[in-house]
Amino acid sequence: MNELEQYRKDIDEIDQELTRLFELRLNTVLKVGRYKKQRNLPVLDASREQAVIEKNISRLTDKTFEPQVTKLFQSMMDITKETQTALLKSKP
Ligand SMILES: O=C(O)C(=O)C[C@]1(C(=O)O)C=C[C@@H](O)C=C1
Repeated sequence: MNELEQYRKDIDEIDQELTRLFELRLNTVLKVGRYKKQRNLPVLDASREQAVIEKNISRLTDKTFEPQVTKLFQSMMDITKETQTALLKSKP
């Protein structure tokens, strides 16, 4: 196996784990969505989103990745808001 193939194998393994965790996160977000639906709460919680981003930036070993982590979490939360909005619009 050459260097490129080895790197791609590593990426495939990391992606497998990311997908597993993202599915877990989405299922938990759906639970939050059901909680919000029952109580007529809004999908967006901007202060919580800011806190999530800051907490995860603080967990970085290499702080130069701050812009990438900010973008990743903002993208993930945009997806989860879409998922929650679809749930809130669905019949009970
Ligand atoms: O914590 C919430 O209230 C959620 O709905 C979860 C979540 C997230 O994906 O982390 C999604 C939307 C909100 O704007 C904030 C955070």
